[in-house]
Amino acid sequence: MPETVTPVIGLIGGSGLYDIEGLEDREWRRVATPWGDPSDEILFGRLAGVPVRFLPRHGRGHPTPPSDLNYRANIDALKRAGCTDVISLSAVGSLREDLPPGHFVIVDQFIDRSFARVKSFFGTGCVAHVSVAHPVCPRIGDALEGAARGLVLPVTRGGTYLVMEGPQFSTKAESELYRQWGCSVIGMTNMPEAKLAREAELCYATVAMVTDFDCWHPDHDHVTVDQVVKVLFGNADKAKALVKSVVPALGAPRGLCPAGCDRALDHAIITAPEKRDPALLAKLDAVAGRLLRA
Ligand SMILES: CSC[C@H]1O[C@H](OP(=O)(O)O)[C@H](O)[C@@H]1O
Ligand SMILES: Nc1ncnc2[nH]cnc12
Repeated sequence: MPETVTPVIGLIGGSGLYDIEGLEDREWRRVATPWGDPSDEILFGRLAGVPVRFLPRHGRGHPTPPSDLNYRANIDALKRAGCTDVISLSAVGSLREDLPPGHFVIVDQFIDRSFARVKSFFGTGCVAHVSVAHPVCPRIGDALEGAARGLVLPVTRGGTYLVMEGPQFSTKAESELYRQWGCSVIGMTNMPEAKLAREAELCYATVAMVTDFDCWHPDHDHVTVDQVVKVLFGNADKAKALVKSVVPALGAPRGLCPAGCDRALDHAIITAPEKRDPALLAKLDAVAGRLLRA
């Protein structure tokens, strides 16, 4: 019998997005994880009857910078909260003339230049190697594109998001290098988030909301936080309309993910059962319980 999935939609709100108004049965709840504390409580609720879980990535009031985020706790908490699908809503700088502030990019690739973050749930005592060749779930990408086009939002499907460590913005030489690499947008947070979502067998996609031209554009000022936040607050209505439209589109009961995101661990764990560390296996209960319990 084919498996039926009842979707629960996770939303990770980036800079400037610390709440989702209009949810039915709203309740902020603390979700404990074996990896430590997530950035904040998770807002549980429903949109058009579809269960939604919202996590402000940097916490309400933005106390936590990109390098100090507990990415493992955030993803584990969303998994524990029942999420099947996760949408990242992120502020980004543009590396292309045709992606001006206000534009939304449904990215399909990442270049991970972050270097000071824990990037895996696995490790000594349970080694796993998942594929992130295609790090974004195309099924969620399709739904996001359909919703954005239906709302006539300025949107581009596809593009590469360069993940820098930060917290400082890029030098001009770096910005120009990333442009030469063919990247579309730049931000500081979507890795290792996307890799961890894949390890946790969550379908994951990103809406990259352009707030600035970074520092390469001769006719635009270099990016500042004020500018990012100002543009993002201006974009917030678009982001909220997109969420209202995409959640019902993703919410209907469905089969397994055609791209296999929800079975990413099927051929990934290499450590022999007798060599596995029970303490690590216990921490992996939410992320990999599907396989480890079997
Ligand atoms: C406030 S500008 C820099 C900040 O904004 C982006 O965060 P997020 O992806 O959570 O929206 C960027 O990655 C930086 O963390
Ligand atoms: N130019 C930029 N660089 C890195 N992260 C960003 N977030 C928003 N704009 C950014």
